[in-house]
Parts: sequence; C-alpha cells; structure tokens
Amino acid sequence: MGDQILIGVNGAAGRMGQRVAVLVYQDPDLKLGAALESENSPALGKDAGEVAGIGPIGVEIQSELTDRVDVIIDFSLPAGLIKIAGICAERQIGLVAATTGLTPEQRNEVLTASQTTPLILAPNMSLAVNLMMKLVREASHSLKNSPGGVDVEIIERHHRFKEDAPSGTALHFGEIVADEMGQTEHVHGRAGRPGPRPVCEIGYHALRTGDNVGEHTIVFGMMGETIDLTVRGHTRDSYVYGALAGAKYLVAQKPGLYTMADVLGLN
Ligand SMILES: NC(=O)C1=CN([C@@H]2O[C@H](COP(=O)(O)OP(=O)(O)OC[C@H]3O[C@@H](n4cnc5c(N)ncnc54)[C@H](OP(=O)(O)O)[C@@H]3O)[C@@H](O)[C@H]2O)C=CC1
Ligand SMILES: O=C(O)C1=N[C@H](C(=O)O)C[C@H](O)C1
Repeated sequence: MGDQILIGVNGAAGRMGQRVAVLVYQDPDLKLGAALESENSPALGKDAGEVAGIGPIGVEIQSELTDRVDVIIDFSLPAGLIKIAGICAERQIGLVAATTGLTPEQRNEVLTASQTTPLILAPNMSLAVNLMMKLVREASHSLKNSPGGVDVEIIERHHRFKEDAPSGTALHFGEIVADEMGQTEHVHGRAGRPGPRPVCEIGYHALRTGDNVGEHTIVFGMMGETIDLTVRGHTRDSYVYGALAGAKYLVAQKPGLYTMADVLGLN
C-alpha cells in the first residue's frame, strides 16, 4: 500500500466531493489523505467517510491543508478553487480543477498554477462528454458550409441546486462550435421580439429541474434537416471516474497544463 497516490478533495462535503471520497476509498491505487471545506462549513471536524455515507475512514474534514497529498481534486466554488490553486502552486501538488462558473480573470488566476505544478482545468471530466467534444468539433467542421446556413443551439439540463448557468460544459461546447464555424454572438435564451435569427448566433438554454446530474444537447439546425447530438449523465460517478483518472495521470507529469483529452487518450 506504500505506493498509493494520496488524494486531497476540496469541497469534500458537497455532492461531488462526497462521491470523490467514496470512489477514492474503493480504488486500491488511491488513498484519501485530506478532505477540505470552507472555514465556515458545518462539516468541519467530521469524518469525510461519515459525511459521504460509508462510515468512518479516518480523514477529518478541515479548512486548511496540513497533511501531505500528491494531488488535489477540486469540486467546490470559484473562491475555493482559487485558494487551493495557490496552495498547490506553492507546494507543487498536482491539481485536478473541476469547479465551473469562473470569471475569465479567475480562470487566468487558476491557470498560473500550471507554471509550477501539473494542472488540469476542465469543465467536464466524463469520458462520454469529452468524446462528444470531439464529435461536436467534427460535426461543426463538416456542416459549416451547409447551403442555407446552420443554426447552432446548446441546451443543457441540470439539477435545481446548480449555482452557475449556463454550465461550464455548455460554454465549452460553444467555444468549440465557434472555433470551427466562426459565430460571433452568444445569446442566452430569447424573449420578446428578437426577430429572425442570424446565423452568427449560438443560443444557450439552461434548464434547472429536479436532480438531473447533467445533460447536453447540441442542435445543428439546417434548411431541410437537423442533427441533435446529446450526452446524458446517469450518476455523478461518471465525472468522478474521470477526475480520478486525471489524478493518476498528473502524478507522473511535470508542471504544465494538461487536458482531459490527454488523460482519456482522445487526442
Ligand atoms: N468538471 C466536472 O466534471 C464537474 C464539475 N462540477 C462542478 O463542481 C462544482 C461543485 O459541484 P457540486 O458538488 O454539485 O456543488 P456543491 O455545492 O454540492 O459542493 C461544493 C462544496 O464546496 C464547498 N465549498 C464552498 N466554498 C469552499 C471553499 N472556499 N473551500 C472549500 N470548499 C468550499 C461547499 O460548501 P458549502 O455548501 O458550505 O458552501 C460545498 O460543500 C460546481 O462548480 C460544478 O459545476 C460538477 C460536476 C462535474
Ligand atoms: O454542476 C453540475 O452538476 C455539473 N457541472 C459541470 C458544468 O457546469 O459543466 C459539469 C456537469 O455538467 C455537472
């Protein structure tokens, strides 16, 4: 067991953080070395396994990183990610950063960590979603000269508790489409009399219902036909398995920025 990779989880009491604790516990190559939450969290002092529903695992939730870990997996809030990115950069701890809803300035601040430590910063860790990113790029490339033009709309569905909209994944899909097709306008919902739709728009539609763990549909609407590409999560574990693969990948890397496509062998 001596060569197990020591994982720290930031946002340990959250929906994702709890599943990270459980799946790290079940993985013989990994060991939970630290569980972090904000300094105001009611979970401080509790056992991370108890909070995650698997009974005590001997890791107390704390607000400061005092234990040695090899990689931090972060599913928290932008402020939590920025704080832990600074610590990882200073102590040269690998960082799998999954938190979404960052401003461009916050994103740049997190990215500076890659100067001194290995970093993944990705809005989605799932294999299926990352494969779909490749498929969307290919579809955008193939359809961009369709006669009559192509209208692209991005529909995402998430649980009612999600704080940011549209999802980081939806925004990333939009970047891929615009990179291939050249749309310049990003429109969030429509109401009133917006008039005929120009092809230079990408429309985003964020649905928030129940306990949906995440669905994304990219609609390519043309004159005479439509393609819908959809990826649906069934459980949060699809994201966690990707994050664990990212952690295992980062321990063997030099400082720098790495992608989930690197980790998942999709390049
Ligand atoms: N990249 C990916 O594949 C995925 C990314 N996500 C993203 O992960 C993030 C978390 O999602 P989810 O687990 O559903 O959200 P939750 O709100 O359930 O969990 C976030 C946790 O982080 C805690 N937290 C808040 N501030 C800090 C801080 N400063 N330091 C440490 N912990 C803090 C919260 O505590 P408190 O409640 O007390 O504020 C909470 O326990 C979101 O941004 C989401 O979009 C989610 C799924 C997949
Ligand atoms: O908050 C979530 O749940 C999710 N957030 C990520 C995002 O904003 O893209 C990834 C996934 O869709 C689940």
